[in-house]
Amino acid sequence: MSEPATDTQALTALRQKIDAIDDDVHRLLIERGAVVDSLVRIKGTSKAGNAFRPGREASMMRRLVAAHQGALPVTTVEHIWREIITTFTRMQAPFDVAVDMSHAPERMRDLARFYFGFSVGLDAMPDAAAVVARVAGNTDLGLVAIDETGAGAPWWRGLIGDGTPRIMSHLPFIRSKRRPADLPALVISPPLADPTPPEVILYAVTSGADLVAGDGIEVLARRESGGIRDTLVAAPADLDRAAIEARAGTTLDTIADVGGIARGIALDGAPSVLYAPIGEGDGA
Ligand SMILES: O=C(O)C(=O)C[C@]1(C(=O)O)C=C[C@@H](O)C=C1
Repeated sequence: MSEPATDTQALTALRQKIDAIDDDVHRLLIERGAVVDSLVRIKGTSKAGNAFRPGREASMMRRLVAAHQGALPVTTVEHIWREIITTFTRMQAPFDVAVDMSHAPERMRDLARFYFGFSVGLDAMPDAAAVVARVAGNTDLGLVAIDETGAGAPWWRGLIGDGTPRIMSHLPFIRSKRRPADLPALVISPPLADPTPPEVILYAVTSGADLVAGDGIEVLARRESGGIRDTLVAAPADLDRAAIEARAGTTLDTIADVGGIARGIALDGAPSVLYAPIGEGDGA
């Protein structure tokens, strides 16, 4: 059906505005690429996989969410921005993502594409332990679902020790009731060249009794075998072992630092160890 002449004129004018905006977005992306080129020279990024700066990414995302307004869903901005960031990170040092497909594989694939976009290669792995082994012998990233009481061995034991892979971030980064790609997961990376001091530390602990979650520490996963309880715990970076034991309600037999993350953004629900409201948390 043809439009009245005045509507046609108005439509043409609006489409010209949209074209001008798209031209600006495209030009700015090209400009961003040139800036990242100069940054590579200063950072001296040479080894594959070592271009990530998760603390920097977290504070950039916080700034974007704080400034966001209007009808466009903030998770759309997050997704577009993730595609941009991953592309520019891979231009500095190429990597693929090894994905644990043992738990909710379709949701894992969605999550991987939401956060790492379509320029990255995804490698399906049979379980979390295979992801850790892959990241250990390579410079790729890994994505592991958080399956709190799942079957199998405590895969996070593979992160204990010097030079082993580490947990670098926690997904989804923005917690909101209405969002795509909401499966809780952890990103595993080779040790980073200059990691930002994290807000939250992840610990692999063993204990004779169950750890109590809450009271400022979070239990992400637990397994039990032969009376030994293996637990993956998240705690604020300023808590020492005694404080963690007091909050966990039991003594710990062993405790090892297996990663550090920035707190995500809580748009819905109460603040937690892993999520701070917008305006709090510095991403570092
Ligand atoms: O700031 C950096 O160090 C960059 O490498 C740039 C950049 C970006 O594209 O903005 C890319 C990857 C990092 O994880 C963080 C930010």
